[in-house]
Amino acid sequence: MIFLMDLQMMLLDVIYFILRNSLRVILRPRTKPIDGELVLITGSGGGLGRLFALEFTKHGAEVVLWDINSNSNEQTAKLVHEMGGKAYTYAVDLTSREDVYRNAELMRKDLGRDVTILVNNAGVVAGKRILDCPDELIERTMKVNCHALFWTVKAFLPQMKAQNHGHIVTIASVLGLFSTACVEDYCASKFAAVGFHESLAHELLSEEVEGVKTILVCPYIVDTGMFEGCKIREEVELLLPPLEPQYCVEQAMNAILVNQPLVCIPRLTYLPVLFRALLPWESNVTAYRFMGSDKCMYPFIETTKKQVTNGSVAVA
Ligand SMILES: NC(=O)C1=CN([C@@H]2O[C@H](COP(=O)(O)OP(=O)(O)OC[C@H]3O[C@@H](n4cnc5c(N)ncnc54)[C@H](OP(=O)(O)O)[C@@H]3O)[C@@H](O)[C@H]2O)C=CC1
Ligand SMILES: CC1=C(/C=C/C(C)=C/C=C/C(C)=C/C=O)C(C)(C)CCC1
Repeated sequence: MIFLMDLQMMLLDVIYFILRNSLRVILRPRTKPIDGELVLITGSGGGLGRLFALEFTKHGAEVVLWDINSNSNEQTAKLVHEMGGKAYTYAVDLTSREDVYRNAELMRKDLGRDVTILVNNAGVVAGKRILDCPDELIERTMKVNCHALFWTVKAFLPQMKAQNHGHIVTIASVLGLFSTACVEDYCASKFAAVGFHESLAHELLSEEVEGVKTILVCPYIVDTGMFEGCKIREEVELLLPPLEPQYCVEQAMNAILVNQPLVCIPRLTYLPVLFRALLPWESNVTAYRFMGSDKCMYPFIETTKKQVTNGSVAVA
């Protein structure tokens, strides 16, 4: 009897959430205020990281900027200061667990307060076919895009849980939900990031830590230069052009501020996720060939090859 009542309640809840989420597409829910929050952004010297820093500043938050590239990171901080915001920069190599923990402690000492929003944004890609790719580049991709998520969450989640207040943002990719050729390192790391995020979200929900939110952000190609050259069939590209970085970050910010748990940008990219789950592998392969998405990374790999300087391996 109790089982049947539970089943009935569960089905009603499932229907309620389908209706609520469909309505949310049309009627945007109210955004939460984040003024005074302390937001840590990794990869803050890069294309999306910098724009996230500026958007969070616009909303009145203070930003902690973590990047391996001090020059571009300082440039981000300068832009934040010009807006009248507060930014604190740290040179952090996310491939090193020790560097992550050391800088988390240093930041805590410097600022005397805890991070309340963690944006795991830093990402890299080897940009080489698997048989041409040095092992070190593959390891780097796994360390930055996947392992670093563990270290940053372990560094900042305890305080969020203690306060029952916080938000963990994982910038993954549509290539964490479906894949294509010649980006094995990247897809493996982003599928892992999606798995990490989902398990963490389930853990917080099962422990009823209601105040700590999570969100998975999965963008399609963004014009930041990271995937320079990546191209699908022209006719399909008209429907699905590369995203403007500013548009991508605005969409992600909206989703964060309404506590949405997942956002694929643009919405059209939910379709390949569905097809991958429902259609036979061969049907997907046929559709890939038609859309030119089977070889979309070929020109990107050529572009990366041209970036080899002084005989050393280019780091995309
Ligand atoms: N661009 C795209 O098409 C898409 C990107 N994404 C994801 O969005 C995120 C941001 O990408 P985007 O802004 O385009 O990339 P960028 O390359 O512009 O920025 C990435 C930043 O991370 C820094 N970084 C690299 N390695 C490390 C490290 N070991 N420790 C600390 N920082 C490091 C980079 O420094 P340096 O400049 O020295 O390399 C750079 O400043 C990534 O996670 C990416 O995977 C998702 C979908 C599409
Ligand atoms: C594979 C594939 C497509 C192309 C996807 C591409 C080109 C994705 C590139 C994503 C990047 C660069 C993400 C970075 O994180 C389509 C056309 C949607 C159709 C379905 C299958």
